Amino acid sequence: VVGGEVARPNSWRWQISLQYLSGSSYYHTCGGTLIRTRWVMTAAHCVDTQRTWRVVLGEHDIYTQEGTEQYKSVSAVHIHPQWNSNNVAAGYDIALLRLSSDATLNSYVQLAALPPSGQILPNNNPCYITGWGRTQTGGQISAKLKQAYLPVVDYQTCSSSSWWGSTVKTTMVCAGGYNESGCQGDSGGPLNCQVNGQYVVHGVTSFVSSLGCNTVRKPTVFTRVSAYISWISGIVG
Ligand SMILES: CC(C)c1ccc(NC(=O)[C@H](Cc2ccccc2)NC(=O)[C@H](CCCC[NH3+])NC(=O)C(F)(F)F)cc1
Repeated sequence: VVGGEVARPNSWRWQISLQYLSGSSYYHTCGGTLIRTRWVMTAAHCVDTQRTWRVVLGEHDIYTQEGTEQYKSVSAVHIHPQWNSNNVAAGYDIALLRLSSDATLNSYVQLAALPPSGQILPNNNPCYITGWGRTQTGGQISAKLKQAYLPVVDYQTCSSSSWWGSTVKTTMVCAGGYNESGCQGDSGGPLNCQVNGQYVVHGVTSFVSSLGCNTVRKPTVFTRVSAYISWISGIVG
């Protein structure tokens, strides 16, 4: 996350850290969202390589043991059947991870609320991106979970020629501030939007401009969760 601030610990209780095994250590690679006690939603581009994954729940500082963490291995990876790793602009950047055992819900770990199928948020709807991704283009990932205020940029604006143009599809959500954005390592994490006073996860962090994370008129692009509710329900029940 470029800009924004360190989140109050465990204030985004459905946020997870997706980590992969390399040698004898696990490394943060993406974010994700706990949607059922046994299921995590993330981006397809995070899991389209064969690796040994683990999901960390109740995480704040990825480099220290704070006693609130739950570590889960992944027993199945369901990538959207129409995902094409050579074409992030086509969309379908969404995947579901089945955990090897149920998460324990408590004051550090909770389920996210998902939107109704088809719901489109208005321009400037308040949202926050959260993640441990790079804090500047080409910079380091963040030790502590960060948040940044990213209001919705509606499709009409986001798909206009000086913005993302035809790269952005109606199955995506754009959200951006002026100096705030997602960045590498935030992929797969939630876009947390306020709807009727409640936070609802409306996006899965998908891509930013290859010119740099917080490039002007290239807001962060998210998979629109409300476009995939029937696919999600078909898998998680
Ligand atoms: C034109 C369209 C097909 C398109 C293709 C690629 C991108 N972006 C990118 O590829 C930039 C590259 C980058 C490098 C360095 C600094 C900033 C950005 N990376 C990204 O946007 C990566 C994942 C891309 C998935 C495809 N492999 N996503 C993210 O960084 C995140 F966290 F914002 F979600 C954006 C659009």
